[in-house]
Amino acid sequence: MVGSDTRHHNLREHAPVINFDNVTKRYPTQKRPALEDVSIQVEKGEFLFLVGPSGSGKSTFLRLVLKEERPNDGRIHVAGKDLARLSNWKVPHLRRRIGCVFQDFRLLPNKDVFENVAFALEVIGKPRRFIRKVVPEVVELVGLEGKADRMPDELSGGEQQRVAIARAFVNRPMILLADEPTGNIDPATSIGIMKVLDRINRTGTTVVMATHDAAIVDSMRKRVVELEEGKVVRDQSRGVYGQAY
Ligand SMILES: Nc1ncnc2c1ncn2[C@@H]1O[C@H](COP(=O)(O)OP(=O)(O)OP(=O)(O)O)[C@@H](O)[C@H]1O
Repeated sequence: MVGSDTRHHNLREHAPVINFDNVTKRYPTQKRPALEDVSIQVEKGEFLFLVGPSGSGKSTFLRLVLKEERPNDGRIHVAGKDLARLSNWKVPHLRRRIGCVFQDFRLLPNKDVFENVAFALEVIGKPRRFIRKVVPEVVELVGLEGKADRMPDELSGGEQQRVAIARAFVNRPMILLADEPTGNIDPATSIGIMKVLDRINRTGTTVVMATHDAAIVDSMRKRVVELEEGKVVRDQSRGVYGQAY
């Protein structure tokens, strides 16, 4: 049945990469839910900023995408998979398709740039020949050509974050999650980091970035979802950090 196969294929093609359907998350010790009745669809190739005050639920959203937390209510689909029905042994496979970047870089201090990036491929069993080919390509993509043999403590904060981005991207994930990636970086250097994230987004990788950095959000003019006390209060394409009233 060629016809029905095609329809099925098209349905999958158009499914959002991340789909939160009326999601509520309560932590046992907290009175107020960290997320309440949140519905967000993120399409393949989108760049989305998650903004909102401290404690509004941004990191909780990212942890739910990774299945590090489970919702109390609602449904979450990531890469077409219903996370409630994804067995525990399949979770590592899901996480391989999602690169993560954090405020504090989290590099291995005793490995140089090449080794930090290569490590992400070694742990998933990629052959050495493949690693020797792709790591230099990604090191160049993030703008660190010529620095592959530097140790993390020989790099600036901005350069360390580039290494972390290279490591998150070297496996060509479908989604890149970034939690305050410019939080420890000065404004001028942050612009360079955003150019790298934009370059990665242009390869087709969906980027979701939680941030407090108003200048960055305002300069990029991407989709902005604002959370307040766990609720979506704004979802704006080509948005800015603060609502212009
Ligand atoms: N592991 C946890 N156990 C209990 N409560 C938690 C836990 N993690 C987060 N919370 C609470 O859930 C709410 C949302 O927190 P979350 O970290 O998602 O917010 P955020 O918007 O990422 O904040 P920030 O910008 O400070 O990182 C807060 O009230 C927080 O105290």
